[in-house]
Amino acid sequence: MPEPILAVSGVSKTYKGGFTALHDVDLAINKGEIFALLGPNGAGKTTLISIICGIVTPSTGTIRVAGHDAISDYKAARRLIGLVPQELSVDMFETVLATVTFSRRLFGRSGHSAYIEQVLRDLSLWDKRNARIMELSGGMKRRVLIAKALAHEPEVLFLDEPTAGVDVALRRDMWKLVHRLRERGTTIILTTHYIEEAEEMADRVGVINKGRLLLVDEKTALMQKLGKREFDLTLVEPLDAVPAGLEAWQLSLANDGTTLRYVFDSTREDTGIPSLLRALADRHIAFKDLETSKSSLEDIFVDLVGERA
Ligand SMILES: Nc1ncnc2c1ncn2[C@@H]1O[C@H](COP(=O)(O)OP(=O)(O)OP(=O)(O)O)[C@@H](O)[C@H]1O
Repeated sequence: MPEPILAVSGVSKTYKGGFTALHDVDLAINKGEIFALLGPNGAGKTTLISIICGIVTPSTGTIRVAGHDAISDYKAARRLIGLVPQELSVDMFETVLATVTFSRRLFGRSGHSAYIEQVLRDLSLWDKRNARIMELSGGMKRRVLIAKALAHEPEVLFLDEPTAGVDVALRRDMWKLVHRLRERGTTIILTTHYIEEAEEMADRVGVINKGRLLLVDEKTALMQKLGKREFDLTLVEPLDAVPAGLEAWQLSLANDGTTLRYVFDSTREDTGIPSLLRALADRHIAFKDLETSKSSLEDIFVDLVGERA
């Protein structure tokens, strides 16, 4: 096995006030993978990223980036990392090009104009290169943050909630960009609340809650575990009980008998829905509406930790 590009071991963080935001986290990220860290508000995602990027000091544990210790060999480790923060942290009066070039020089790299041009073109910012940041839309400002993080050609890119509060078009663009970066060999670690985002982008997913990394798994394996969906039929006539003969689907009634609910595994070829609809038709059970919903992150946490997040 090659050495992971990022190795986090035994990392805990207790903030000054005494609050422990991370408990003994171990995590190994392989070169070139896209890793999604999934967790609710306050789970410890930003704390973990901040520790890896040297912004916050861990209380215990070690971090190695491509073999460099992130504390004793901070400069070498940090040079390999690009961080796209959640919040805007740019000089509003600077132009896009100057801001991004400055970020590159901060890491001791020369002003390599062809590389920066490519980054700005990839992010659809080239036409705006001479605009001041204050003249850009919110979505464009987010793109500038990404361009800044990529300016010094990092090997590992951290995206902290890349699509929180952005519109669907920008979200899709971000996903495309992430895939393009991966094709070039960049390792990407993103934090998110959204299962869809992890589903769309990640090779592996880690679930974090209350400062503990609960599991790390291949996305496909995790999605199978998370693949439960609810199929709700709104009935024309309410029922007192689930009719006999429908036991195979393990149905339940909700909303005073007006909703017939079927929980199914969306990852299976045969979801059981067509046969259920036929069985209902045979029994003359009429419905006026139907709806399917994914299990929410909240449900997954209930499954994982046995309590509400
Ligand atoms: N500087 C700090 N001092 C004290 N507590 C902090 C500090 N920064 C974060 N915390 C606490 O640590 C916990 C984890 O916060 P963190 O920002 O890492 O969560 P997160 O998973 O990134 O959440 P979100 O999804 O809301 O961004 C929270 O309870 C937060 O209040």
